[in-house]
Amino acid sequence: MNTSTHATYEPLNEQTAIQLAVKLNLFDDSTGLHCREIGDGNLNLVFHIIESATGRGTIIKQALPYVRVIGESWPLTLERARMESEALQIFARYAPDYVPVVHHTDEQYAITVMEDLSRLTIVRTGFAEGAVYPLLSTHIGEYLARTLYGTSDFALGAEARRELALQFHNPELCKITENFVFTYPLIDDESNAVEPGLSELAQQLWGDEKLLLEGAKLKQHFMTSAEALLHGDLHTGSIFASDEETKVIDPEFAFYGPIGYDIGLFIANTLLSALARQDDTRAQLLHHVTNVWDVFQTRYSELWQADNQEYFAKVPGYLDYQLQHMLEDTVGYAGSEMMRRVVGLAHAKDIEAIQDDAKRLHIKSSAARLARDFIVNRSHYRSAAQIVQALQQADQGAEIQIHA
Ligand SMILES: Nc1ncnc2c1ncn2[C@@H]1O[C@H](COP(=O)(O)OP(=O)(O)O)[C@@H](O)[C@H]1O
Ligand SMILES: CSC[C@H]1O[C@H](OP(=O)(O)O)[C@H](O)[C@@H]1O
Repeated sequence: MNTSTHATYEPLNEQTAIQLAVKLNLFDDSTGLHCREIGDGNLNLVFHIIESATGRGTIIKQALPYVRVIGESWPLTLERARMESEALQIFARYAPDYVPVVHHTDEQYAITVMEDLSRLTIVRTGFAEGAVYPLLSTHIGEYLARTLYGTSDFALGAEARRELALQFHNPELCKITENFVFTYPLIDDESNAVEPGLSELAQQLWGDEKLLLEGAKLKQHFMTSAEALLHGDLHTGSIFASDEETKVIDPEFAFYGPIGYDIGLFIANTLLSALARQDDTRAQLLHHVTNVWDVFQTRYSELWQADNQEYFAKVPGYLDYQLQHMLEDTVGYAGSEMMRRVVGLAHAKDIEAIQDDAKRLHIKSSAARLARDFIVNRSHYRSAAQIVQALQQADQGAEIQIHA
């Protein structure tokens, strides 16, 4: 639905967002409507409008022509609003329980009007406050299997998959990932934020030729493989949850890429939160790491067997080959994401919140050593249980030894 309410783009404010909501018939009139800009991400504005009489709310998300947290000195395409809105609607075809409903989009104005999820909590915030979300990994595993299998060659056939991929070139957002996830954290780039107690380790990593070679291969695979329509930025800040419900938001980085990238990002950010935990709930976060892979693998295999366009789908060993390839990518991309959350620009909130310097530095250096092993030795990993085993070895200061 595109009502083209405005001829030219202009950024909304809390008053004009209310006017727009009324114009779009989301509410009868502006009486009793309250609006707050609640954006806390790096890129966009998010307006939360509530009708005080009913408590009914709606969300208007708007892209700015630049990166929100930096300002006009870092211009960024408004097209990201279309990417997000179209990706949400495509993912809703495959996994409607796990994405917000899109009520309206306007490309000109770079807005997406969507379901208000404020009854839920952003998982990154909840994890930092000690929450566990018992169903999170079952839901995310299901979401990943359905969206990633559903948009793959195997489900759609090559022709339809290529058609869909044309909608999601997304070069500017992919470039952010290529730079800030893959390149800058592995070199001494000025954008990196390395705390002083970690600079020796960072220098070692930047001079580690094996790490650079394997990091380069992962980046090239990210840039060239077109296995499925990815969310593209599936960290725990892109997931809303409660004990019963899970919703994935913010797919503005959506593009056709390697399946393991989405799974790896969820695992990396969950591992970082687990490392930040000192109490016995850590085990529950680690369970999410094994469970998300197990649910993904089981559901992906069922979907593969039930409906597959590929002539060779039933060749013995082919599905197992695909699963092992996706696991290796998952482990490698979990490594790239963890590395950038320790030495890159954007860090993990729960680790940064640790006041005790020695504890924080121990966690960050364990995370960096773990990330290195994931990147360099990803082909050694045969199960998600080994990912957890590696975390335990790193946390104990032991050598990380995972044997294929
Ligand atoms: N559908 C929604 N319902 C309620 N709050 C939302 C919704 N979408 C986003 N938000 C709030 O806005 C914040 C920023 O949204 P996000 O999509 O992550 O923005 P960005 O693209 O800038 O990263 C979220 O952390 C959340 O607090
Ligand atoms: C300044 S871009 C860095 C970073 O921002 C995006 O995160 P978010 O979704 O929290 O806004 C994305 O992860 C980019 O890599």
